[in-house]
Amino acid sequence: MATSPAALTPLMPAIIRFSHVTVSVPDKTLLHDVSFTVNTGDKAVLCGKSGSGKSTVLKTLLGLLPVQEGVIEFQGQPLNVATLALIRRHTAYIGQEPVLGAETVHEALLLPFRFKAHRDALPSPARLEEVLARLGLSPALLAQDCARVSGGEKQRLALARGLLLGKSVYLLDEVTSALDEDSKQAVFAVFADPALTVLSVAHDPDWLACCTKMWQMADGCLSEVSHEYA
Ligand SMILES: Nc1ncnc2c1ncn2[C@@H]1O[C@H](COP(=O)(O)OP(=O)(O)OP(=O)(O)O)[C@@H](O)[C@H]1O
Repeated sequence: MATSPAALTPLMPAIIRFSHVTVSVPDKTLLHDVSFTVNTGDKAVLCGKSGSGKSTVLKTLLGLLPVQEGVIEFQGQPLNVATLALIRRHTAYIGQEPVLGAETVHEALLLPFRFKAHRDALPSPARLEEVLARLGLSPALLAQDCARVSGGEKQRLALARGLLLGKSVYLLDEVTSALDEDSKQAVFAVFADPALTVLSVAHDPDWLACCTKMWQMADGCLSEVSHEYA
């Protein structure tokens, strides 16, 4: 008996769901009736012109902007104070200029492990070097002053911190735009892991080609772009 393709597709749980979300600030609507779903393991990307609302989607999910209408869910839970704690626990947000928050790179990578929640998971020196190597970063960087680290390196160090913390959901804002080809390939290889879910903002055609779901933003509105990149 023939089996339909839908029957062969495992049901992937939704991690992030926006349903008819509208976000406004005084005198301006930033997002208008935005709906989309990101499932476990998706590599999703928002593209569109500068100022179209892509970063606003990520900021809204992080609770940084007020939702006027619609519902946002994370792992099936509507966005509220408790869900924001859940989002922070599972999610790494890597902006265009991440703040490393320490003097040296070594201190910056270990910073979260000074807090009670992660104290038991302190990574070994070998683990630190392994994660850096996966992202195409030299172990010599560990001794470097954070003030002297480039923008692209800062983003990969923020990614390294997410991986060390075992984060499974990554909100990425233009993480490959400042990278050379080898560094980009290293980042793509990390996110090929089906256990990692990605919602990203990007203009880089190489990144778009690696994503499995793509939405176009224009003036705060979102529409799906179908493609056959996978
Ligand atoms: N808190 C805010 N108050 C007022 N306007 C805002 C606020 N946040 C964002 N905007 C405006 O909303 C629009 C969308 O901004 P957003 O940063 O989401 O754009 P983007 O698509 O990510 O652009 P880029 O590709 O340049 O980063 C811009 O016009 C921006 O100035």
